[in-house]
Amino acid sequence: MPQLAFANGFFEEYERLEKPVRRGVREAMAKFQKLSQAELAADKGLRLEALQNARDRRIRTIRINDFWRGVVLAPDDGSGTYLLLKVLPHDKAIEWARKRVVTVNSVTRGLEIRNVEAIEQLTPIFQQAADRAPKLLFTDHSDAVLRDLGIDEDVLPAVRTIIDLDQLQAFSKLFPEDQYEVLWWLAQGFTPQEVWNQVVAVRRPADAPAESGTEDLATAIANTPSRIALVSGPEELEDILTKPFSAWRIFLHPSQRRIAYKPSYAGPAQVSGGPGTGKTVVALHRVKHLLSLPGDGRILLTTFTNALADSLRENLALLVDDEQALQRVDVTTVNALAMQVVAEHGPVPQLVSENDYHSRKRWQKIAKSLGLPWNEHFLMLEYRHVILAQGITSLEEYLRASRAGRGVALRAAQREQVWRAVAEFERQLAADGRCTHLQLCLRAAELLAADGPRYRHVVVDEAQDLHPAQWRVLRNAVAEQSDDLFIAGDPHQRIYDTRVSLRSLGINVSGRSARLRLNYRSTQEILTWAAGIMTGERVEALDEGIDTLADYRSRLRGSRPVLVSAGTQPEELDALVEKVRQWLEAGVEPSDIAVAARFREFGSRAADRLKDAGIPVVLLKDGPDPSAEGVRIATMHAMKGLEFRCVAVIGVTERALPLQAAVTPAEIDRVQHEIDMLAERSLLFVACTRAREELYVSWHGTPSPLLP
Ligand SMILES: Nc1ncnc2c1ncn2[C@@H]1O[C@H](COP(=O)(O)OP(=O)(O)OP(=O)(O)O)[C@@H](O)[C@H]1O
Repeated sequence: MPQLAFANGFFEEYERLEKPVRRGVREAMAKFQKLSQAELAADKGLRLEALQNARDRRIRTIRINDFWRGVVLAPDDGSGTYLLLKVLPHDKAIEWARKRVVTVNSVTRGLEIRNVEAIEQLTPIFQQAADRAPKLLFTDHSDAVLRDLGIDEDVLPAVRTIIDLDQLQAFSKLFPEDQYEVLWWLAQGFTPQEVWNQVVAVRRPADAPAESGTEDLATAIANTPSRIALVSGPEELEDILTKPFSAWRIFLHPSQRRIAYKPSYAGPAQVSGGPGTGKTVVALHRVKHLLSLPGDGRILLTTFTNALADSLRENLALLVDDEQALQRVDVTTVNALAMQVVAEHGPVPQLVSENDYHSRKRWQKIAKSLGLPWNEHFLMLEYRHVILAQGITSLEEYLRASRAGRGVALRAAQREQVWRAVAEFERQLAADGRCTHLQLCLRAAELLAADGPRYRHVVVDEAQDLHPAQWRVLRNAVAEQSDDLFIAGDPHQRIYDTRVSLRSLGINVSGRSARLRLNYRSTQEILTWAAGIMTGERVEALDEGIDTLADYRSRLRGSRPVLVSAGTQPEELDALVEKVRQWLEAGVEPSDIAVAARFREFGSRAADRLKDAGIPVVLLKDGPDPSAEGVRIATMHAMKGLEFRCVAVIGVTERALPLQAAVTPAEIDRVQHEIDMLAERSLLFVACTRAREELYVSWHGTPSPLLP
């Protein structure tokens, strides 16, 4: 029986097709699973036809209905796999099919499609400009180097006419895909060795025969999982053609696939990468892989907020069909897990935050009553970043504890004074029947240590903001063994005040750490501008060393971010209403637009103005149903992990960013001051990198000094 595969280009049109046409596609595809090759060729309804004057003689069209045709690559080497390339209206399908040639890349051994006719037509035109150009884009790379990276003899002449990145991008839909990606990374300034490692080696099968051109079509298709989905049976066919299509479910970049589907890691593993590089996608696929391993141990998939946990749960259900397997996965925040563990052993005290207004007041009173020389801010920091971070429970432990990374030294006598304040703070909370979230985490970690681990695997997303007390919960929730912890995070997106050494918590990812570089979300214009917010900052990696955005790129292009300076707040909101209206008029769904503000109050004001202008709004803090109509309004903190087609970041003023109240004064703790300032910068960076297509940033009065 023949096999069936779909190229990614097919889905671009399929999603837009009317229902009856889709039905036609499903019926046609079902025949490829039922009929033999001879029966397919003879089928009257399908009309599997060769084309006259086709550049690739294996290309066929099939009939979907009177107006629509599919374009199929038919195997001519006995390998039996048919590849559906496109579905288009009749004439367009014929034209598309005639110009295409499908080949096997000499080094990646993947299947590539090129528009051979357009390349031939464009090359002489570009050549004229190239003859006059002072320098060509690939002058520094010899033919031999390019050939070693898989550029073939038919593409090479065109490559030698390219002057700049824009011209290269004119070939983006025309060149064979792997070859285009090689050229694109070279054009971004990466060395041939780096490109080999990032683009070629990750694709090339380990067992590829030395000589290229020896594999059959089915093997080349199997070598191309980043662009071709091979269908294993009728159920999978139904799944692909009936569920809403999301590329991330099927087509992982080879660098993503290599991380997510590595058979096993000997211990904790980590994936990092800038915003939108697919860390969450990789974490979800890792869960899918872990579910496929022998054994029936439970899996914890965890993240920072309830909203993100909800979205992980929904997406995991899209990725994993098997209900029974899904039952093995708990998707929850670390705090919720801690609460559950503590609740299993007795009543849970009422939870408070250790750095909110009431706690600050409490610290203030304690400092005063004990006559301490430190203010509430200092005590709160010491409690959070030394005592809770290290799980210290006695004065003796505190006297011995390392305070590395704190900006102010404390002698033994001073530590005794601080400890008195801490003991009093905890005594008062306990007397009120309360405890802080982090105290609860430490309690849960202790209980887990006593009860023993309850998960076989733990997968963590948005790991950069977890506090050491939360890490202790995770460390104790899973035994130290292979594939225990899989951690996804981006140090550039740390928006809270914690900094963690994973190693000191018994989580050693060395040798099991990978970075993603390609952004799938935002345009390069948005990235370049947003990366400017972080330029010059030293950002510590999750494990050790320094994290960088230097090699972080997007292949998407679009318009530059729009920056609007208003004189007054009402004028700023008028401009916002105008912008949102433009987006809506351009056909953007309200739910694909988000407005982010530093302060909840300014967000509410923006929401009121939009409502007054007749534009529906939804507050993200209300946890709206994803289908609820309305422009999303959120604080910048709540934008973590989300994405929208259009994003307006408003109120980016000197007063809001950095926000004085959120930054430890340098005279209290210089080191913490720097950490907090960086968190403010990251907050703006996070808000801006949520935009897929358009970013709009506005302020009134003096703009924030954090703007690039
Ligand atoms: N292989 C892929 N194919 C298509 N789309 C992808 C792929 N990988 C990621 N994406 C898309 O890119 C966007 C960003 O992915 P994701 O949220 O996983 O990134 P992230 O690194 O976790 O981002 P952030 O750190 O900013 O939260 C999503 O829309 C996702 O569907």
